[in-house]
Amino acid sequence: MGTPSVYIKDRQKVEKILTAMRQTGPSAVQVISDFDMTLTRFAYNGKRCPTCHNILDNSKLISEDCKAELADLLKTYYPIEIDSTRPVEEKLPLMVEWWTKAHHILVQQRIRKDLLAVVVQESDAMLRDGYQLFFNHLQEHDVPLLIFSAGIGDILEEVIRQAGVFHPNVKVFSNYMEFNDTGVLQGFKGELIHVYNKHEGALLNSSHFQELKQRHNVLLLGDSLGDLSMADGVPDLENILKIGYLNDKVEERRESYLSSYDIVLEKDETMDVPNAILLHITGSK
Ligand SMILES: Nc1ccn([C@@H]2O[C@H](COP(=O)(O)O)[C@@H](O)[C@H]2O)c(=O)n1
Ligand SMILES: [Mg+2]
Repeated sequence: MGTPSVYIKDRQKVEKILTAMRQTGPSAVQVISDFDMTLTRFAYNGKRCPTCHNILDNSKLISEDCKAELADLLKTYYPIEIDSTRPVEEKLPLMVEWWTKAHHILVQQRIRKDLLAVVVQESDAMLRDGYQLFFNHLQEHDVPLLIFSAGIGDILEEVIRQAGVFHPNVKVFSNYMEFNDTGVLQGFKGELIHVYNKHEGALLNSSHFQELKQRHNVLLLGDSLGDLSMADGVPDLENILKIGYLNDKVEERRESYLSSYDIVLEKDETMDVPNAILLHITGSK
């Protein structure tokens, strides 16, 4: 891994947003974040960390044949997901195809709900360094944290529960598993969420944003260009600061990230920058 870098295209704009957010304070803020590779680490000791899907894919609950099939899917579709030269419209059907095929394989494996906690415990999943301060500070200041994830909600919740940070101010929107009466996976609930349709999820859940309608300031955290639409349903948005983790293929994607995110964190495995911003907004430093 290279040295972590912080890029800001328009420093004045960032300073203006931060000043406004500090003036109104924590009661006017909500944090909207992606999960995989944003709140979790991309790599540790040079080895890729798993996404929610990968936690299951690599687990003892999946047969060797299916593991190979899931790995093939990842090899085919992940490069498409992160290819910044391909238009999103072209990627949409392919993302639906990836998620649908992967979920179909997972359902075939008759995964038991009661084994999910063990699988997470045995995985290499890691939240980013500084996650305790991030989650605990938001909870202490009653700032809602909305997590929009195209991962698997049941796994995501287990990761943050086991890390001791699934506080009451955290609300998760994700793909949740549907189990039958005997606790065996039989499908996924609701509309499929993939990386490029999070705005649909955001709008479908606009009733939730309504509950937060006095919170006009948003701190958005993501690692994909698809994450930029997560705040689309927020009513009367006044200030939004978008922080993007650029983890992979950094040279090719730097320019597109700099044009869309206010702050770009390149090869940074920590929550240091979001934490510093939170402390600033809450007047804690
Ligand atoms: N079968 C799949 C499908 C997707 N992924 C990865 O999951 C991530 C999505 O979750 P977010 O919390 O980031 O929305 C995304 O990075 C995909 O590459 C996967 O690993 N397996
Ligand atoms: Mg992500």
